[in-house]
Amino acid sequence: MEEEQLNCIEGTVEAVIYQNEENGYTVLRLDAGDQGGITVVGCIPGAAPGESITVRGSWMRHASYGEQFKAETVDRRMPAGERAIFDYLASGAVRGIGAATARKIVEEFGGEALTVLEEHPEQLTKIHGITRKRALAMGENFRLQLGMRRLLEFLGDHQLPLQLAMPLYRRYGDRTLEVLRANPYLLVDEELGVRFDQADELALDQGMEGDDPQRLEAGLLFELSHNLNNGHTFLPRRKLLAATAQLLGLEDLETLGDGLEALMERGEVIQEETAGEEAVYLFDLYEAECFVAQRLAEMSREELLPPEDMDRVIDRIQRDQGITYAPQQRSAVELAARSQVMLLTGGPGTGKTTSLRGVLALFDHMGLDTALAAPTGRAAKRLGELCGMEAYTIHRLLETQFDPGTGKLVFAHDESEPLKADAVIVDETSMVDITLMRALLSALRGECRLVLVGDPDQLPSVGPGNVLSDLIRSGRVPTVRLTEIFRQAAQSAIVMNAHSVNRGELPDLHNSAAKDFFFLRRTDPVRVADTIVELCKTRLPEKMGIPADQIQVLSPTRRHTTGTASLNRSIQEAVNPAQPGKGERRFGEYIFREGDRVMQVRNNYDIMWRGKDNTDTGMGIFNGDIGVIVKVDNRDEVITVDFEGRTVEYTPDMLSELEPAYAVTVHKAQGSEYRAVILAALDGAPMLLTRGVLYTAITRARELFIIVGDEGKVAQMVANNRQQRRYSGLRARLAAVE
Ligand SMILES: Nc1ncnc2c1ncn2[C@@H]1O[C@H](COP(=O)(O)OP(=O)(O)OP(=O)(O)O)[C@@H](O)[C@H]1O
Repeated sequence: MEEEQLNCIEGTVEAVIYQNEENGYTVLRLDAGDQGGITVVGCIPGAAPGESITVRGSWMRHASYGEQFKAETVDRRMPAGERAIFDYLASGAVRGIGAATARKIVEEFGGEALTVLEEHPEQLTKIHGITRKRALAMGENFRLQLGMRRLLEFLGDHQLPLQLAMPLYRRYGDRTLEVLRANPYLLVDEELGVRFDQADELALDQGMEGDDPQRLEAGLLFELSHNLNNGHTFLPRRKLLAATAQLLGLEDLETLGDGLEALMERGEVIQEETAGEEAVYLFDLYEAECFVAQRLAEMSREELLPPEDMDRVIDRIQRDQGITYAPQQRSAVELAARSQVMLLTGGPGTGKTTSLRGVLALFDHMGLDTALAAPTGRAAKRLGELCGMEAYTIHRLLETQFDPGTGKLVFAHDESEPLKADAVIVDETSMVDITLMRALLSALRGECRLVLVGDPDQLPSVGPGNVLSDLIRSGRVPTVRLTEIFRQAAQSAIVMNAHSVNRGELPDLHNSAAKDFFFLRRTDPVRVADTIVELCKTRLPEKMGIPADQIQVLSPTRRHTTGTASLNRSIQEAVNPAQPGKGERRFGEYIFREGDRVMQVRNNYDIMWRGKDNTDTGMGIFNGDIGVIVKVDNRDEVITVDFEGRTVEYTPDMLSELEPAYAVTVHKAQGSEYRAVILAALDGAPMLLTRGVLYTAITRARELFIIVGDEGKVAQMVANNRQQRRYSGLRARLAAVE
């Protein structure tokens, strides 16, 4: 029906009036023969003068531009005939060819000009003044333009985002279309951001059978890698098969089992009896888990000779630091002298950092060159400040880079180029996932020592594995667990309430003597949000002298009235409203404005940053890094963000990696500390309202912690100790190493 109502017009593109590079929206002038010149609008990416096109669509009237033809579908043919070919080449569609060169090419080769460019560019040297090098470059540029155009058409035909064209072209070059036709599932990856169901639809569109082995294998691999996001390092075979069958809409588990066999034969996945399960791993994770277990078991066996005068040395360190270690702390320092690897664990205020500084001083005395590291930028910064020397993120220590060719991380330091350090101390180890632990361990020289410090009750790593917890529970790695809360820390209601919550007891919400822990009862979501805004805007800055930029609002959830998305809008409005002269830019649902606090939400290893004086530069801004927008330049389309001294320029294509950060989820705040923290405790799905989330939120606050919400919700969080089960074989593997 609709098809019949559409008009069909044929013509040659005269001029391209407007073209949006991101979505392909184009306005062009078409020479439609008898019908004369008409204006066509629609998605016609890469259109260039001289092309012949057939458009189907309907007429409409634009308020300011008048009569226009809106194209629903477009058939495109390369220009034919000397005139059209000249127009096309002279339009600048092919880099390196302008009007003068276009004229010479058409004079020499006539209607064959485009075939020559595509297939025999060396023949262009017949034209006076064109060198072989230039001829080949023109041929190359023409093929690029041709390839890009075909690719854009292919994406448009299958309702896929046109922005994929450039990254795909970078990855697969001339072969992109061929590669995609052969395996549409290659589109599903984090960088490209295509969903599995979109790629699957493309595959089925192209005639792939529902039970095609390629489809089954793609489904299985997707389920396995998707589950890394849930923290699993493997999936039990029966769960994997059931989940994949559902994903692909299949009933026949046996055929799916054949797909799994094929992946195993090729070594892409490994199946092994682990921790009482038929565990199926992606190869890299299997390898990482085995490596970590083997290496840590070996390191744990090493008994090293402590310095002869250890007692005297520790006494001297105590004098230097002006304290006397508690027995548990002293044994931690002694253990570090004797073991190649050790774990130092404990809750807030139990003296982990103080002991860590003791270990560092002892290593110094022993002449060991020690590197300090933590999983996030903020945690590294704090560690460095507390220890009085530079601390690195683990990624930076290993000099991590992203290889776009393989889509994997590469570490400059590994087995072949180990770190020079004699010892590495890692803080906030609960955030280290299995892959990062593998990378770290493989960069340690054979005799390098390792001290892992952390609190296993914090939320586990975002990435796969349950590393710190598994190591502790395996009992294989020498461990000191600090349990005593120091007097100074015991005066803090933040510390005491954190411990209560961890034991499953309600925090004391109504202690009028508490100076750093408050509860504001609000049961209506709008009132919760209003109270939080008021605290940020006036009460804390004016009454407690805490400036807005040192307050962090947390919520268990992104959604709902008290979720981070909505809170960010209200807080931005209150503390950084629009003003004449203050630059801002809308991006999707966000407005980015000069002065806003923002967070980088993906690891990006290719972003270049500059230091304060512009002399220092480096690569990489990571998931969870927080910065402030210092400039929004709408003319050059650049937003400049200062990440605590490292300045980065974001172009529009990078903005999806940035989010407002007045309010962030508790998960995103892991590993960071703030002077004041406000927690919204009202909305959230049960799986988000957990004891771990509440405990982690409380322990993010240094001076002041305020809960705004409902006591019932707080009680619900304390009672909900449902630790989401993570499938991980590390503990079992450690136990099994001979
Ligand atoms: N042996 C000690 N004698 C007296 N005070 C101590 C001792 N050890 C630690 N403290 C004090 O106890 C408090 C907590 O110590 P520390 O910061 O080392 O703990 P932590 O476990 O790292 O805490 P958090 O995880 O909250 O940072 C600090 O004020 C510290 O000065």
